Amino acid sequence: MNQSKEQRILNFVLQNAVRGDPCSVLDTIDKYCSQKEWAMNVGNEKGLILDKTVEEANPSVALELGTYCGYSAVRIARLLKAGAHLLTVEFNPEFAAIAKQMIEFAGVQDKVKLLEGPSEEIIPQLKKKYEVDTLDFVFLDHWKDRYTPDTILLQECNLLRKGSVLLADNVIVPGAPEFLNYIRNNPHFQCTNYPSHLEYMKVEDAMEKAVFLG
Ligand SMILES: Oc1cc(-c2ccc(F)cc2)cc2cccnc12
Ligand SMILES: [Mg+2]
Repeated sequence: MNQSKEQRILNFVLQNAVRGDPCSVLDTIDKYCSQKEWAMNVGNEKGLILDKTVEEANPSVALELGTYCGYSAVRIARLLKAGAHLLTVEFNPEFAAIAKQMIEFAGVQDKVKLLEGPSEEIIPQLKKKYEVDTLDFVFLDHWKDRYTPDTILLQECNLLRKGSVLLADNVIVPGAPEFLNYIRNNPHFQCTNYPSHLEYMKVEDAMEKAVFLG
């Protein structure tokens, strides 16, 4: 059975990156996906915006929606302080299996909990099943039509607190116009747009930060 692109990315990392070195894993994925096969990792340009947002938030508990191969989970986890952790949600079982191996190879498995399933099912379980009180940081990088309903669900489940930081990828490409309209017209959020480019391409994209005001 011929390999998936995601399996080829993982194999390239296992053969070329340094085990236990998150930066080498990120650089190796970026090398493969810029030179050999495009893939929907957040990439290094938008990754730097993600880094700065995570460092500023300095979260104890972070949530990622859309794990894919684990690139941004590794990116976020490498910045977390001692005792902090990332919960990352992936719907696709093949992607989840790849991400699990990527996260372990990078050596950040003690900071990351990979939850397999649809975000709309997992978000309501975070408090009781995953012992979350509130989320300090949320990275939205899954299917764009889920950004708004999942943001509403986070509020309904009382998972946001005054100062919780949301960061959304791809608000230009593939685009999340309905989410931008929702979040920018919502008095409970303070929004900032970060123009950038689609990963590994000269195509314009952007990230949107939204701080919950309580
Ligand atoms: O960063 C992303 C990029 C794309 C994407 C796919 C095909 C294109 F032609 C352009 C962009 C899809 C994503 C889906 C989920 C999370 N992130 C994505
Ligand atoms: Mg993305």
